[in-house]
Amino acid sequence: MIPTVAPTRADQTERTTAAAANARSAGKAAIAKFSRHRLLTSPGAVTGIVWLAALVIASLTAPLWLPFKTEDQDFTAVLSGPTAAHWLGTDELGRDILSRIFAAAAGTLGTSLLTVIVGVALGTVLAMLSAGAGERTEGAISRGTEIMMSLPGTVIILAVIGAVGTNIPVVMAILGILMSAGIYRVILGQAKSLQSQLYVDAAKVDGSSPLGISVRHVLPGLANTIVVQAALIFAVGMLIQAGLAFIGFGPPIPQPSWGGMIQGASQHVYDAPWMMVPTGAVLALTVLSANAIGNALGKAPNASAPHLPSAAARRQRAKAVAAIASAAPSDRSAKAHEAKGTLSVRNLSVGVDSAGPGKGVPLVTDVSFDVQPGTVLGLVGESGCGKTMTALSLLGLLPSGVSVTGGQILWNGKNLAATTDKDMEAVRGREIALISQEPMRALDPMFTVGYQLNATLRRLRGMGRAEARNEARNLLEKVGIVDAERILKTYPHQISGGMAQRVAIALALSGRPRLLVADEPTTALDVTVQAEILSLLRALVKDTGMSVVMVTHDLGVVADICDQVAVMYAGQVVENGRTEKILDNPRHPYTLALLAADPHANHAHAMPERLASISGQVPQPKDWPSGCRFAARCQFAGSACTDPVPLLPSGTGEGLVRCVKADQLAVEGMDWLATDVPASQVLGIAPKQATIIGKDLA
Ligand SMILES: Nc1ncnc2c1ncn2[C@@H]1O[C@H](COP(=O)(O)OP(=O)(O)OP(=O)(O)O)[C@@H](O)[C@H]1O
Repeated sequence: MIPTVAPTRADQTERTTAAAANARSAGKAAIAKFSRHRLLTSPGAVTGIVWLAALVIASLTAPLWLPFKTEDQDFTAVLSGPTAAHWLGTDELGRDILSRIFAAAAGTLGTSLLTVIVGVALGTVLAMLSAGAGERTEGAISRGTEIMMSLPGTVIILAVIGAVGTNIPVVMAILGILMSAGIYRVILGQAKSLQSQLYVDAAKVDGSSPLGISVRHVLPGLANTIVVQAALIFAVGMLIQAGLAFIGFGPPIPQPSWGGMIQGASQHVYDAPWMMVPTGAVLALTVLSANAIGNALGKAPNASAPHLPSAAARRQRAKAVAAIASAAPSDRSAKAHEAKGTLSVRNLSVGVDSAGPGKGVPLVTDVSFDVQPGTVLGLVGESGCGKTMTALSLLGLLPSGVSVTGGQILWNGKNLAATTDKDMEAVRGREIALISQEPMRALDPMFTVGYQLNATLRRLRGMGRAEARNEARNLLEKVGIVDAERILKTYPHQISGGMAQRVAIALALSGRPRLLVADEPTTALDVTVQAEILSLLRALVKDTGMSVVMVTHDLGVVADICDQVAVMYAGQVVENGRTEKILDNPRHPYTLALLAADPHANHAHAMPERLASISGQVPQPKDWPSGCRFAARCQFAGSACTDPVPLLPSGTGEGLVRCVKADQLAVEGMDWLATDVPASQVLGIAPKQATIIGKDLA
């Protein structure tokens, strides 16, 4: 039995103090996070919030501060403009317009909110029911909402008014019910697309109930849409309410309403035109405020289009580009790389812009490599080593909030790292193209393959319709599609993954690029299709003379297709050189370990009895040590590895290696151990123990 020890008073005090400190720091973090919320960073939304809040407060406290009651009449100042006594003038009965506007505000806003609550709640619940239930329930609900949408809303509202009188809350609630049909359709579309996400399938496999899935996985994804719909309905509700009051179906007289006041003003448009201004302006400002808030809330950065940078990100990138351009060395090194189709990356660094360009966490540091025309360079390493960031920086497509913080990307002598977004548009597609891991993402599900190819060819090569159609067919044939004519007419979802990757390659070739950046183009494909795509890329390089930067974590792919390889670890190149040299004679322990862990990488060597593993994982950028970044996982690390390590000649051709022990390891001919469990256990003769270890590793 484990003995229990009663906590002492000192322990308890310490824990209470720690808990209070945690709560304080969590509170501060929450306040800091909220202050960065898009609602508070959009000037329009902030103005809208201030206006609505002021209106509500002023309206609710109106009896305390307004100089006149709503029904007070001043016959000495009928239809007057602004005066010291009546700041916004008076109406035809000498009633103070300012007092009436504020007295009517709370009612107008409150009943519009009622429309929002009823409409959005009903629309959302119906949409969630439809999305989660079977086809029959969805069919029944959808038919019901279609009927609602086909009914003449105005007539129904007038009929309701005929039945219950001008009871504005009831009328606005009915309006909410009528509007819920439209909201249902918008939300259902999005809910169904969320239902088809992989994480929803995973939740189903985990045994979550349909209700649990809807609430936990689907509803949060709908938040943006719901908020935008709510703001829209709020604004529409206010306008409809004003419209009803305008035609005489507002709150009973003498209760003021904005619509009623506008109607009164419309009768004096010639003799007292000012009368229309205050109420009209307040109504317009309130509607605009609701829309501005909805806009800001709905504009979740990266939510709908993570690849499109926000305005702030664009400004940030422009600043980073300017900084890089001013820090770039003279054009002399650029001139040396002017040959057509030559890429030369020099000391490239990429980082997060959290504290301004160049001041955030670095993600890639000091990366250099060259790619000659007609050759393939492999960027290889585990997940999180910075391969994708390096590759995307070549196209100026780094995600929002990440930018190049130093170094040069020399393409035909031009430094792309210091090029504006606008200039990059002329390079992307035409000179450098991209194919990605998921071909389906490159293809728009809404359009046929033919349409997408034609549109790209017309845009990039300025072709006419007929010429583009012919070229699209040629391109598909070039990437090995035999029935090109049929594929041109199909939609992306009608073709297989391998076929989609061929189409994506054809799209990438549309602009006749000289460099293709291929970000793990075969990872999502099965092995036979992988081989086909690799041999297609090889053939394209040979036929067209274009070069390829191939991002991969698979040394087998490197062995198959790459002329040069740059092994990346924790944001750095740790070894580079000619592929066969590196595969036959790796100098960095990380390369050694990757090779020992990959049975297909080196065809020359016999399949080992057991595969190696690399203990631990790639450190997060914020945890990179100042010395060798691989030291913590390295079987050969020693005290010399705590100092920063430069890239040094590896002694194999023109290769470079970032390891202080590279020469010693080469001389001693050391191998990466097959496992990180002590060698005595791995090689242990005792059959029982060996079986257990074998099982564990499996
Ligand atoms: N948008 C981002 N903002 C901040 N950090 C990021 C962003 N995207 C990636 N990172 C970080 O940058 C580092 C490098 O990521 P990168 O995607 O380049 O790695 P990778 O080697 O290509 O991995 P994978 O093979 O999984 O794509 C990782 O630590 C990752 O967490």
